[in-house]
Amino acid sequence: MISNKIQLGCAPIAWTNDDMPELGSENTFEQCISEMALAGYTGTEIGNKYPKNPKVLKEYLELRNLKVASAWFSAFLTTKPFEETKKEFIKHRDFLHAMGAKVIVVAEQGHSIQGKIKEPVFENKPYFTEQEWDKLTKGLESLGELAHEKGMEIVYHHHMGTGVQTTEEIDRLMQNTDPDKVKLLFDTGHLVFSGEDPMEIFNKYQSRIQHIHFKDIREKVAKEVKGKKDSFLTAVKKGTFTVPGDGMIDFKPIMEAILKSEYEGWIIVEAEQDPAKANPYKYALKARKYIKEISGI
Ligand SMILES: O=C1C[C@@H](O)[C@H](O)[C@@H](O)C1=O
Ligand SMILES: [Co+2]
Repeated sequence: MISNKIQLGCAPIAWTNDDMPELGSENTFEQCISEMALAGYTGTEIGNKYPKNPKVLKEYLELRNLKVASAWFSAFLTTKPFEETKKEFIKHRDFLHAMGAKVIVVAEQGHSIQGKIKEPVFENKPYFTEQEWDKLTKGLESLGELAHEKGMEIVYHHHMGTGVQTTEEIDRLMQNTDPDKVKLLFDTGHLVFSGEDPMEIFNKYQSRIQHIHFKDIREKVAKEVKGKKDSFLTAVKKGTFTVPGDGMIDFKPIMEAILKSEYEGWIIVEAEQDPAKANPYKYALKARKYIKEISGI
């Protein structure tokens, strides 16, 4: 444990991209987890090259003193029957439980354009209808209850190109779900890229935030992406996201607010960019040093 409340992890998406596996296809699973550990992290999320068998994965991770913090789950509560999401969720929950994780990252992918290379991310993001909001909030509460069966929590991931991206949408989700059943994931990169104020979201929802993703934004690239009406995937390829300390976000006040708050859990450095242009180990190390510099942890 890095502080007595906070643990620092790193996401494998900087080594091999989940949405575009051709980015970083040359990087191996063992290289990825070895470099994370070498850079000073104690946890990871799950990438597409990780072994699916919990026993096998545990052995690889324990050798490097790494734990599983969580892993992404795509829900389709607005567009598919609940039973379909439920079935997949239970498999995912049980895998994460076997790996010792306490939280499950959930993002609604109904109507999402995050994986569509030709859809302008700002212009074509979906907006849920009243009925879809109702399905989403009720469905998430049910997933929260299923997580509780294993002593776990769901943390909702607001995300560019989805129906829960803006402050208004995050507010609506938080106001219409039971705080005991639906918690929030705080992702600095998605908030700033979307034009939101991360401090406002952190201050408003600190009692519900139970998982954190730290990524930074290259301001010039983000402006270009917006101006050219690029897709989310093109934005990633162009290098909109980078690690904390390498972009426009001042993480010092954010870190201070986190440390002052009751937050207990993981901060995951999660900066998807092209590994051929941004060496993952070098950037993981850069983020680790920056976090130490601004917070002492
Ligand atoms: O948590 C995340 C998981 C990724 O697959 C996603 O596209 C990324 O932007 C993110 O924040
Ligand atoms: Co994230």
